Amino acid sequence: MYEVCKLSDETACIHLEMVFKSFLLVACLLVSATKASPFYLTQQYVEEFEHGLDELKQLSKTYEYHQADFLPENYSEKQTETDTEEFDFIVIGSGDSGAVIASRLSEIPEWKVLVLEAGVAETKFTQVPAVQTHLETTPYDWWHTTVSQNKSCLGMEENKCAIHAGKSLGGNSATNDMLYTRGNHKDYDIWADLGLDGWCWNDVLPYFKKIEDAHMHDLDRKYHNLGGPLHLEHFQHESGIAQNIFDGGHELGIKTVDYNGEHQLGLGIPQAITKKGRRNSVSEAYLIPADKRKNLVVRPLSQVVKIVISPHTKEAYAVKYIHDGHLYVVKAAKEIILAAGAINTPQLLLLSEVQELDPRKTWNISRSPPVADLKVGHNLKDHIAFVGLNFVFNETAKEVHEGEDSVVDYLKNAKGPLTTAGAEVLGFLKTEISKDKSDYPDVELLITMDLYNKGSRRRCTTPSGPRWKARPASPSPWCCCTPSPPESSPCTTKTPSTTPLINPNYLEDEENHDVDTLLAGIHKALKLAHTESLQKLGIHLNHNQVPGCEHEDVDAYWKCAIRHLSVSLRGVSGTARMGRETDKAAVVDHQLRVHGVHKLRVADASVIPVSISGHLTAPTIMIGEKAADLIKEHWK
Ligand SMILES: Cc1cc2nc3c(=O)[nH]c(=O)nc-3n(C[C@H](O)[C@H](O)[C@H](O)COP(=O)(O)OP(=O)(O)OC[C@H]3O[C@@H](n4cnc5c(N)ncnc54)[C@H](O)[C@@H]3O)c2cc1C
Repeated sequence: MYEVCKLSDETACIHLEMVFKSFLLVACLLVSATKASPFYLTQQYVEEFEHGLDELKQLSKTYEYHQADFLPENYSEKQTETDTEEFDFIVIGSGDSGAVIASRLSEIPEWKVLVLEAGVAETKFTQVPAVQTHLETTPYDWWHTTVSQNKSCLGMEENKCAIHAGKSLGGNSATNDMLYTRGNHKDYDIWADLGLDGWCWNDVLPYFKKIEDAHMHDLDRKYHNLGGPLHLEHFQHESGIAQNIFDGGHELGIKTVDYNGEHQLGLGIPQAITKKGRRNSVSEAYLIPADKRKNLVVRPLSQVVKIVISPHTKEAYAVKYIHDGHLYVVKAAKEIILAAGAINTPQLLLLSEVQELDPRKTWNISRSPPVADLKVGHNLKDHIAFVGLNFVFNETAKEVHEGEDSVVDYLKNAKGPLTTAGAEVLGFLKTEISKDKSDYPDVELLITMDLYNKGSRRRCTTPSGPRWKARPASPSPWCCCTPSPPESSPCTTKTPSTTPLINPNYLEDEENHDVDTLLAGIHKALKLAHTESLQKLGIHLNHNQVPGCEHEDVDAYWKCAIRHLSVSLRGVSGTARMGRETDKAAVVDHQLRVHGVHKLRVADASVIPVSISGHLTAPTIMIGEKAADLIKEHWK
């Protein structure tokens, strides 16, 4: 599958799916010669493992999400069990940023650190990279959707797109596609241009390097590092078409690059956040190594419902959370760090509009005046992807692992199709319509083989079926980014047990620049497919048309298809954006402190002020690392 992603404020994303027959065999090869193989894995273990994977896949097909299962409506009536517990720091959320901050702060033995996480721990099955899309319809996801969109998501039920968000120790890093991308140098220089000291490329590069334990050949060590917590490698399985794609790129003058190095523009082999073929979430990389520290307490299945802020001193001093149906209150002596992700963080800020610590009032927020008047939830940015472009190619492509059992290969050799979520090549490209004079991409092309992505395959190859549901039969939202009008807002309802209302207004810019950029990306992908190097594989467009878009004019067809089949690429950011105090849209300052509130920081994808030209895990981990240093510096 190719994915052309719209990047930054004027970019888009496209998926081109490539199906070839040999891949269809793989599913049938899962169990085979374990008896014959001369290694110590017992056949029983292999069978159990395979069974576990099947159960997870089954769960993803049958699971129905009910808010009430997690938060009984009347929990506010329950007695507060404790208000005496106190930590120095309370970190809300254990995702890409929260886990990093908690781990780093707990390096100071005198500081007591508590992490409250609504989700559960990973398992050896969820850590199998190939099950990634299955996780999106299990309890490992928050099951957010947009409200009905006017000009996008038209192929989805009720015109709603799914907005996936991981709910687990490790947050999204426990459920995401494991792609490691930093974005463009210029992205961060734009942040600095907004007056955000300490966030230009030269400031953040050391943090990106600090994160990395990069085990890939030929990397320029000026940009990469060995020995950091996060293990990076290439996916341990590829179909054999990457070289054809690079050769095709060369025919078009597109370079092969390390897109996390000096030059981002070009095509490159995906850098993956995996370790020996297994997902390497921030829980694995940061929390588990810190597990033995007595000063670090991690509480899964603990959903925060409110940050308590004194209306008099404007100081955040406690957190209310639900665990096992009971309401708890815990105090923070030094700071509370909110890292619940770009949807849940603004929701919690809105729910915390602040009153005295009084369990009887809980979250009846409408009674008290807000502690600060901030634009929480505004400025939502996302990456939006077109997923309706797929290619078929013929049997000349390399056969994959015939005669090998994938489970055995995974367990014994850390290789094989289970070690990848499917991405073969990533490209950051500049289309003909870009007005930027620098080497700044406006689309991303993500080329994936749709081995295990059944949902996506269904979506892309049989568009004549019924409308796709945003959930649970979700067309899994791979993809990209679009600017949202400033009014767009993930407004939240006033109880934590109801899902936030998310209105990203995808593809609603007046000049249709987003649609045009996606279209330009489609043309780039089509050109690549027509190169000699790819034609050798017999690649041709799958001509299934999106119903309702049939049109003689080719571009008119694509534009209609874009509005039907563009989905969130899970790149939500900006909902509690960083900015100076004079910046009316800003929620936090350059040190991530909430404007007008003391002892409360936000440190996650919400603070990203201007969209990044890439996926957001690495930038968010960087934010976590930097936040930890800022906090340490403040309290040293
Ligand atoms: C399906 C998917 C695939 C993606 N693929 C990629 C990829 O391949 N590469 C990439 O770079 N980016 C990818 N992204 C984006 C990237 O993972 C996120 O942007 C990034 O993880 C955001 O980090 P965060 O710290 O802001 O939030 P998260 O990592 O989402 O962490 C927030 C945590 O807070 C917890 N939480 C939320 N509310 C509460 C509450 N009230 N109480 C307690 N805990 C709470 C959540 O359960 C979660 O664990 C993907 C995203 C998704 C959803």
